[in-house]
Amino acid sequence: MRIRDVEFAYGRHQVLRGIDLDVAPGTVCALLGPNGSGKSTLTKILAGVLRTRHGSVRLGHTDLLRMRPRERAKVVAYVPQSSEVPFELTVREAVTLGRTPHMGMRPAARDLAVVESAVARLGLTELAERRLSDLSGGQAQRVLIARALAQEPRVLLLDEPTSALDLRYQVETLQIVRQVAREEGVAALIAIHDLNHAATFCQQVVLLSGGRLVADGPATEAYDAELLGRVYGLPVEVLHDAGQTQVRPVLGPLA
Ligand SMILES: Nc1ncnc2c1ncn2[C@@H]1O[C@H](COP(=O)(O)OP(=O)(O)OP(=O)(O)O)[C@@H](O)[C@H]1O
Repeated sequence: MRIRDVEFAYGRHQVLRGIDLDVAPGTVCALLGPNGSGKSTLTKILAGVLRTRHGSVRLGHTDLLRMRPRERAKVVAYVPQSSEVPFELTVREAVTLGRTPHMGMRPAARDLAVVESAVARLGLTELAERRLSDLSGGQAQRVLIARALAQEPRVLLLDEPTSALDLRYQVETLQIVRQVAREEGVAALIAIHDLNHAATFCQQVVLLSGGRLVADGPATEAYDAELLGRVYGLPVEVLHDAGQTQVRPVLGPLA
């Protein structure tokens, strides 16, 4: 996915300026930045939820920004920060909705197999007949991710996919995204707040600040204590240990 010179404003409030970003197939890219820095806005533009006339987003020869919604849905899956799914659906039915862009009137055998595989991958087999209204917030979040995988996209956009998940499922979900990206050649972009999870699970990290991309690369290179401190307004140190990069706030004595 090749993003060039994307700009966006809500009315007169300019939120994104001159965004250039490449995410290669097989790569998981973390989209980082403080609250209000434009992460959700960028993912919504890529998902076709928001429209901009400024810039291009190419996938091979096609411009995602100018694709028809049904065609885009065959190649781009998007899990928003919060989503309204019909609550009377069961887990399996909700995941099956992800197949809609590929399906005829009824699911074919392959559609059913893809759905079962996505349900199993997200650890939802036992819950498959439960109604969404009966799930916890984290279980519902996993259903939305399973629905996105059932779409078999080439681009996977996840807006804070781990925010409602406990530690085990945070780790498992990010591992699944890595595996899907690698095995199926998907370009994945994840808006995420946890800098350490991003460093651990994402081969590429990009940092938004004031509507611009101010860092882009592997965390080992892109994490700079001075830059992160300035962007987040908090002194941090960046630690490199046994191939792992971690960020820690520098705190004075606690009250
Ligand atoms: N529908 C809207 N109308 C007007 N302004 C908006 C709208 N949605 C977002 N904004 C503004 O655009 C800016 C970027 O918001 P966005 O939600 O993209 O940030 P974010 O980086 O995803 O934030 P967070 O980490 O809090 O989710 C913020 O200043 C926000 O107030």
